[in-house]
Amino acid sequence: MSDTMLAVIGGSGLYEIEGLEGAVWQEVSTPWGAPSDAILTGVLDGLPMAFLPRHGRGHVHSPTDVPYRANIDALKQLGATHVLSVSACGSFREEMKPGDFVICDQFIDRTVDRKKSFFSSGCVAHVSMAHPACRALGRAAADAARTAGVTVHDGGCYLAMEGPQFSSLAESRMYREHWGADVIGMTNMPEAKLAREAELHYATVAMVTDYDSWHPDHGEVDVTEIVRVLTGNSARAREMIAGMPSRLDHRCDQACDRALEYAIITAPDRRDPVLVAKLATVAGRVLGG
Ligand SMILES: CSC[C@H]1O[C@H](OP(=O)(O)O)[C@H](O)[C@@H]1O
Ligand SMILES: Nc1ncnc2[nH]cnc12
Repeated sequence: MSDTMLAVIGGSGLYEIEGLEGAVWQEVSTPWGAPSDAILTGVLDGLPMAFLPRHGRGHVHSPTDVPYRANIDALKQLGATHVLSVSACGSFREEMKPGDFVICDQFIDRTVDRKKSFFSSGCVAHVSMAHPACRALGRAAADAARTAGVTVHDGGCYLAMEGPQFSSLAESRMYREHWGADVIGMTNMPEAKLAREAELHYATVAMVTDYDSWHPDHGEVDVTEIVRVLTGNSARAREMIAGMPSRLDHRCDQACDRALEYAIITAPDRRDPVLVAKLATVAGRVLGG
């Protein structure tokens, strides 16, 4: 796959990766503002790679304020075709234990204070989010993580909450018992929606750090404990990433890279040229230019 570039968005506890040949931190500007940080680019086992720390090095951006649109635009500008999100999460399932990885295939978006689309009045688009994650990319990550010695759960529903506070006991029980969510975090929405609009293959590796607030045998969520689990996991997360280049030749059968094919509904002669210009990177394939 000669035109493949894998971008990794590193979440809490994963602010850089090692081992890229020709590694360089690149500043990228976008029509949506600045991304979370400079982006590390280089080559790993022959595969062009990009790495972006979602919260910035030093964890400066709160989940609400992460510049999600700029991040996705910047990664696509650099040539990314695939985006692997590596994220900390709480677990709603006894068997999804701290230290385990969950390859999420569904999302529930409970966020309320974020820009969720590149499109708006002047160029309206509606993409499908029925199957929000790229199965082929998820399978590759699952295989790489298992080889790194991680217990991996194939499939799971990620509930994205606004935060930054953790959930109340009542919310935690509702998500777990009535909504069917398996894990909870604060960042993968609207990231997955924006990756879909930008026609990128997107998959989430959710690293379980805690049992949120529902579990009778575990205390409240505690950032110190989350960081302790993440620190214990970071070598295996890095090993999983190192195992991705040899596994990325799985063919996607979901047409993630053609998500906009029939999505734009605004008539060509009614489109706002200013917005169309801003969309050049994410939607240039269908908008022209
Ligand atoms: C440090 S605990 C809460 C924080 O961690 C997760 O971030 P990410 O998804 O970027 O790993 C969670 O969503 C919260 O933002
Ligand atoms: N329990 C939790 N809720 C939301 N985000 C999290 N990130 C890690 N653990 C979390």
